[in-house]
This record gives sequence, C-alpha cells and structure tokens, in this order.
Amino acid sequence: MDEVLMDEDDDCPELVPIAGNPLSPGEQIPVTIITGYLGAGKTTLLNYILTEQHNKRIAVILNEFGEGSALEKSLAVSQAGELYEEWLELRNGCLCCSVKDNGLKAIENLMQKKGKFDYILLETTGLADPGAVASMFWVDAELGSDIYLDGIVTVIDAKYAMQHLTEEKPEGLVNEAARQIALADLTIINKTDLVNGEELNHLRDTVRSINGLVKILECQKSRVDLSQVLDLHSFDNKDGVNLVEKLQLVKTTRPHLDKSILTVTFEVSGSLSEDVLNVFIQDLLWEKAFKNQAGLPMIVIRLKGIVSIAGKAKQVMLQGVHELYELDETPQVWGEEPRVNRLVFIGRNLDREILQEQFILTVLKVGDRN
Ligand SMILES: Nc1nc2c(ncn2[C@@H]2O[C@H](COP(=O)(O)OP(=O)(O)OP(=O)(O)O)[C@@H](O)[C@H]2O)c(=O)[nH]1
Ligand SMILES: [Zn+2]
Repeated sequence: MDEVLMDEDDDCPELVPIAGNPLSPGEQIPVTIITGYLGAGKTTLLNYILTEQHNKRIAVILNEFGEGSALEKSLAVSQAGELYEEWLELRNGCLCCSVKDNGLKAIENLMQKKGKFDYILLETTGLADPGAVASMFWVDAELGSDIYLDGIVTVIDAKYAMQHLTEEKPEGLVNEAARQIALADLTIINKTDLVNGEELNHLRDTVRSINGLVKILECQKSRVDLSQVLDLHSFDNKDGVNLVEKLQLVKTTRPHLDKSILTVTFEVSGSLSEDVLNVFIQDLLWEKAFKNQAGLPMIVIRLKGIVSIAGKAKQVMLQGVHELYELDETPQVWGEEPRVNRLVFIGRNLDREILQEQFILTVLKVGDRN
C-alpha cells in the first residue's frame, strides 16, 4: 500500500505540498499573460505597469520563451523601480515542459529568497500561442498551485494589425495574430497615433468579429487604465461580474476576413447531465467531431458559458482554452425563471446552427432519462 502511494507521488509531484510554502491558501498570485504580435507594444505595457504600480511587488517574466536556441532565460522581479534578476535554465525550447519544471520552481525559489510578490506578468514572444502558456498556469491552479491565471491581454498594433491578420497562412494553420485575439480576455489597440479614425474603426470591427467576448481598449504608448488590465479574474468567477449578463450581450459574429476566426453563441433552455455535457465538449474539443456545412471540422480556440446541470442549484461556468476545459460551480443560484444554458465559442469553421443542434441533442438525451 505504501509503495503504491509513493509511486503515485512520483508521478504527480505537483500534488505534494511544497515545504516552507510562504503562502497560505487563498493567497494565490495572479499571472497575467501579455501577448501580441511583434512590436505591438508589449514591453512598453510592461514598463508602464512597473512604473505605475508602486504598491505591488511585481515579478516579470520577460523571456522570449519558445525560441529553441536560447538556453538561459531570466526572470526579473521589480520592486520600487529596482530590478532583481534570476536566471532560469531551460532544458529545451518548449515552454510547456520547461516552465512547468523550471519556471514555477524558479518563481517559488525567488519568493523564498526575496519574499513573496503580489503579481506576475508574463510577456510572450510575438509569434507565441498564448493558449499554450495559459493552459500551463491554468492546470497548475487546479492542482493547488500558488499561482493562478488571471487573464490574457493581447496588445494590438493599430497600424500593422490588419496586415498581420490578413496574411495568408498555409492550409490548416491559424493566423497567429488572429489566434492571439481569439484567446484574449482584453485587447489593447495600441499606437492609435499612427492611424486615422476610419482605419481604427475598421480594426475595432475586425477584432470584434473575431472575438465577440473581448473587451477592447485603445491607447498610445500602451498607457491604459491598469484597473482594466490587472485582476481581471477571467478564469474564475471572483470578479463580481455577472457572467450570464455578460454572455447575453455577446452576438454571433460575421467573419470580416476570409477563413477567419469568429464567435458563435446560442442559448438553450433546460438542464443537462454533467456526463453528457462532457461528451459533447470532448467531441467538440478533442475529437473535432462536428463539421460545418463545407465538411470542415469545427476548431474551438476559446469557449465560455454558463450551463445548468440537473440537480445543481447553482450555475456552472464552462471555460475552455484549446483542448483544455473546466466546469466550475459559481456562487450564483438559479432563480425562479426557467434555466437557460448560454454558450460562446470562438474558433474556425464554426456553424452556429449545427453546434446548437448538437447541443440540443445532448440536452434532450438527458430529458429522456428524467
Ligand atoms: N508611434 C507609436 N509607437 C509606439 C507606441 N507604443 C509603442 N511604440 C513603439 O513601438 C516599438 C515596439 O514596442 P515594444 O513595446 O518593444 O513592442 P513589443 O510588443 O514588446 O515588441 P517585441 O517584444 O519585439 O515583439 C517601440 O519602439 C515603441 O517605442 C505608440 O503608441 N505609438
Ligand atoms: Zn517586447
């Protein structure tokens, strides 16, 4: 018996509490991922946050993760204008493996040495898939990590974004700039000094056509109201924002660009069983089992929803990033009105009617059982 337990520990080191953990539960540190195409203004935003936020101890991960050649990366911690640096040794260029093994450990080491910090900002490279980075922190939070994913912020270059978004990609590949917008909880259209009103409107409409959920700020030199950037709580439900109300405002979008990513949303009344819902989500995200009218598989990049699980008094939040998803009970209790499931999908080849039909099939299956 003991042996079995030890084996399990070996397989899942994350489950073992870290000795001397300086944080008590509930004192988790938020991580904001700052992404955006090459030269959009990510570093400018980081520097702005560091100069504006005097009362927070902020750790910054400034690395160009994912670029295979570099072996050493630094982790910089800023406090009151002073910068501490810790070198990380990354065994390979894969962010998912190396940061999980090294990055989180380095963050914990740093906290042991320098005392804990309040916030982590992570700048990805211009071409990175922020979904890979996001899922790392997201999953670890599930395992009781000291760190949780607060939000994905995508900085957009007002002048060059349309050019990046319309760049033709080889068949099957998603445009990186569009993916970064699809995954964002917040987008910052930066460098508005370089475009006229008409160009800005066009870009704003295009961003909205890709991601019907995202909040859009506009600025120069990445100077934005930081209360709109930090502590978003995009992946939990502690922001006090009523997700039902938020999702109600989302509209299915019409693609502005050829073969582009778009948002579809629908609502279906009734309650469903968690098991059947899992089957639906896994068919969609993992099996890519649903096809649009042209026979192309629907690819979901981001997923958000409120669902009603039969027998549960509280609303359940659904979150997905690429192939990862999570169902989380919210504190919100269903009211007197009939329960309505509201779902928002952001991705490619999405067909609202077909998706809704598949979802209704799921709901009806449960109805049969009741
Ligand atoms: N005209 C103009 N230039 C800006 C603005 N914001 C940033 N820049 C400039 O744009 C350039 C790129 O800014 P960065 O903050 O380094 O961009 P980045 O996204 O970190 O770039 P990479 O890390 O190389 O992908 C810098 O020269 C900035 O000074 C703006 O609002 N207007
Ligand atoms: Zn940068």
